[in-house]
Amino acid sequence: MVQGSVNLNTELSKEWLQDYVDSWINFYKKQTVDGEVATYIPILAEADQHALGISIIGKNGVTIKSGDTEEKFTIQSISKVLTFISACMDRGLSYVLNRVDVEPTGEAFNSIMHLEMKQPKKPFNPLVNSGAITVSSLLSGKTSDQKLDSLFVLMEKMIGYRPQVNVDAYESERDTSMRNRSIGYYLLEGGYLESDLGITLETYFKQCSIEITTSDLAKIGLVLSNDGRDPNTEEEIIPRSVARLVKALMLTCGMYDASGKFAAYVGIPAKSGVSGGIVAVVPPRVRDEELPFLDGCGIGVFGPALDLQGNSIGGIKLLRHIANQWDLSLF
Ligand SMILES: NC(=O)CC[C@H](N)C(=O)O
Repeated sequence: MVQGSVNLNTELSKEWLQDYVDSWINFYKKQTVDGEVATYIPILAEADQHALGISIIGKNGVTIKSGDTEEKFTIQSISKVLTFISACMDRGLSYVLNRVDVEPTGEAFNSIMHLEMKQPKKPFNPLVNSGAITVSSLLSGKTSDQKLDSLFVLMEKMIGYRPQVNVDAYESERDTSMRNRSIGYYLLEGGYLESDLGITLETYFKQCSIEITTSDLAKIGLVLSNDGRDPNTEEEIIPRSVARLVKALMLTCGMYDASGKFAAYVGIPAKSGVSGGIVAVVPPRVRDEELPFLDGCGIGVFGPALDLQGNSIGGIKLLRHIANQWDLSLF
């Protein structure tokens, strides 16, 4: 059984929190058998279905790591949050929002349906593939590597080092992704792409193949929790208006067509990817009781076994449990 309810008034020590998180990881690791690793990008099928890890980094510097936290994995759809930020910083919010909306779709992340059925065919939001591919075309630079440069600069400020593209993952997606190519042609027809389609898709496949760890995701979450400022120096990394919009998008659209349930049962902004990563943002909260991470924290999860919506099955359950125990919900 998972360890029982936490006595929230107990003095909070790191060891105490660590023990709880370890027991929750052990419990939810067993439930990874109920999910399946993604196979439509062939290299993702090689992931360990039973892996589950979490990193939590607080504004106060307290760090809890448990389970499979040393593994590097590809960022996949979580990159959509970062390219959107980067494009907004480069071009200005209104320029980007003229080309991509901020509405949830209720459809799968790679759906073509709304591009075909709605007028105008403007992509619904930057966290589904159609919106993200549009955003990739807005990044400044002529080649995909130039376009990714501003993304890397942003990521370096958030995670403390310049990450790298996993070339095997990039090639695996590039050589199989017929659906994203189809989405690209729809966008081209609608006049939403600002760069050549080939360069745009190359940029998108490369950004999805950037390698990260759960700690990197937790650091990204922490910067967003701190309204876009560096948690140590308080220097602005992302303008507050952009950070605010991104968190609203994560809450309403970040977990694919399970975003409503995630908002209802977990209640914090988050974004997942098909490699099994999730970044979650816990803003500072005001509570009477003594609770963990009241000043806010970032959470990074890795668990490649996915549920039917394509979210990490163990990761979602783990986050739901932690959110309940620590009263993390915004609502
Ligand atoms: N949901 C995801 O993580 C999807 C990203 C993946 N690279 C794709 O485009 O299909």
